[in-house]
Amino acid sequence: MSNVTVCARFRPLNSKEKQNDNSSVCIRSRDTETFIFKDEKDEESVFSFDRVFYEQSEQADVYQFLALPMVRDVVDGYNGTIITYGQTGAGKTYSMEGPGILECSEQKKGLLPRVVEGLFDSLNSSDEKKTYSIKLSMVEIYMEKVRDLFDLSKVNIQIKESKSRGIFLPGVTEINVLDPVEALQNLSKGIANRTVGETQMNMASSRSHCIYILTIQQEFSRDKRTRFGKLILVDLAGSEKVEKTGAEGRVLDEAKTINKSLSALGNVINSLTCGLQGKTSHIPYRDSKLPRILQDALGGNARTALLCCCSPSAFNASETLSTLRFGARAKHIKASPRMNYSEEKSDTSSSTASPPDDDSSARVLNKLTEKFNVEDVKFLEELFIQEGILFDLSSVEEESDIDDLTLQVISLLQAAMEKLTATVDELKRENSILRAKVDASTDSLLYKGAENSSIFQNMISGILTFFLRWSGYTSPRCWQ
Ligand SMILES: Nc1ncnc2c1ncn2[C@@H]1O[C@H](COP(=O)(O)OP(=O)(O)OP(=O)(O)O)[C@@H](O)[C@H]1O
Repeated sequence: MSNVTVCARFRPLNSKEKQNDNSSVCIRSRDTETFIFKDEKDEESVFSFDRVFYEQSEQADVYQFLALPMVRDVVDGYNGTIITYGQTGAGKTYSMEGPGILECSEQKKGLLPRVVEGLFDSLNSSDEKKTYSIKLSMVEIYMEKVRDLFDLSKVNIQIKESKSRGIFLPGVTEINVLDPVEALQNLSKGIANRTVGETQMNMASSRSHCIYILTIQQEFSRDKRTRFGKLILVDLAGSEKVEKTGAEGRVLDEAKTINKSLSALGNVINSLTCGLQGKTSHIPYRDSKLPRILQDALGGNARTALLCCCSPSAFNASETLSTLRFGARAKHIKASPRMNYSEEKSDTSSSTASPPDDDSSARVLNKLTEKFNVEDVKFLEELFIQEGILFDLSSVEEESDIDDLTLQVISLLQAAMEKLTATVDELKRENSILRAKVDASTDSLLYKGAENSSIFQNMISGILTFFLRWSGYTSPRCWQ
C-alpha cells in the first residue's frame, strides 16, 4: 500500500489580486513541507504536504519532485497518474503545460513536455536490450461527455473496465510516436481542440477536464518478456464560486457541471478515506465521468500524485482553503500499484499492440480443453459462433453484468441443447420406422446414427454442466 503524493503550489499574485486587496496573502511559509494558512476570519492553521512549492518555485522543481519518480515507475511497468487540482486561475494548466508545450523556454516548460522527454530519455538510457513503443491518447470531459481530442467526431466515448486493463476507453484514438518532437506536436494539436473560454478569473480558462494518456510497451530481447506502463496526466477544470465570478449563460452551465464533477470526485475521496477499517463501503465512482475515469488512480492499480494549485491572495482564501482540504484528505488514500509484466513472449508484430485484452472466451475454451477432448471443445467453439453467442467479457463493467452474460450464455446453450434433443428424438423416430422396414443386416448400421446423436447430446450436456459449475452457478434457475 502506498499513499498518494500530495503537493501544494502557490502561483505569484496576479495583477488583479495585487489591486484587489493590497497584495495581502493568506499563507506564510515554514519550510518545504509546511506552511501557515490564514483564513477569511484571520484564523491560522498549519498545513503539511509532501512538498510545498511557493511563488518563486520553478517548473523544474515540480517536475523533479512530483513527476520524475512517476516516469521511472511507469518505465518499470507501473501505472501512474498525475493530477492538477484547484480553483480556476490557480495555475493548473500553467503547471501542466507551461505557457505552451511547443517552443517554450526551458525554464517555463510544464510537466507534460518534461514527462514526454523524461519517458523517452529513460527508455533510451536503459542498458537492457529492448524494443519499445509509446502511444498517445487525449480526451476531455466536457459537460459530462468524454470527447476524443485527436478525433473530434468521437464525442461520447464510453468508459469501460476489465480485469486486465482496468479502466479503459474503447475506440479512443491512439497515436504511435517515435520521439518527443512527434509526441509534443500531436499533443499540441489535441490541446488546440480543447474547450477553453474567457471568464472573470482567467482569460483562457479550461472549461473541461483534460486527460493525457501515454501508454508504454517494452519487449525485452533477453527473455522476450513484455512490460506495460500507463501514465495519465489530468489537468482538471477549475472549481469556482459562481456568485463570486459572476458566471452567466453557457459559462454558468459549464461551471455548474465542473463543480458537480469535482464534488463527485471529492465524495469518492471521502468514501475512500472515511471507510471503517477492514470494511468495504460503496465508493460512488459512477456518480460522474471524472471519478470513474480516475478510478484506478484513486483506489486501484496506480501510483498517484496530486498537485493542489492555489492562489496566495487573501481574496481567494476560502477557495484556497477548500483546495488544501481536498489535498489533505487525498493524502490518506491508499493505493496498491502492481507491476504490469507479461511472462510470455508477445506477438512479434506488436510494436503497436495494446495491453492484453480480457480474452475470457479463450480462457473458457482453454479450461474446457483440460476437461474435454479437442474435438468437443472445437464443437463448442463452433456452436458458440453458430448460435451467435458472444462471449466477450472485455466490455463487462460489473459483477452483475457478468452474471447477466453468464445467464445469457446458459440460456443460449440450453436452447441449442433443446434443438439437439429434438433432432435426436426425430432421428430415433426415423430409425425405428426404418428398422421396421429394413432387414436385420442393415438394421445395426442405422442404429449407429441414433447412438452417435445420443453421444452428441451427452457431450453437450457435460459441457453445459461444466460451464455452469465453472461460472459459479451451483443451482441455476434456468436449467431445471
Ligand atoms: N507559477 C506560475 N508562475 C507564473 N504565472 C503563473 C503561474 N501559475 C499560473 N500562472 C498564470 O496565471 C494564469 C492562470 O493560470 P492557469 O491558466 O494555469 O490557471 P488554471 O488553474 O488552469 O485555470 P482554469 O481552471 O480556469 O483553467 C495564467 O496567465 C498563467 O500564466
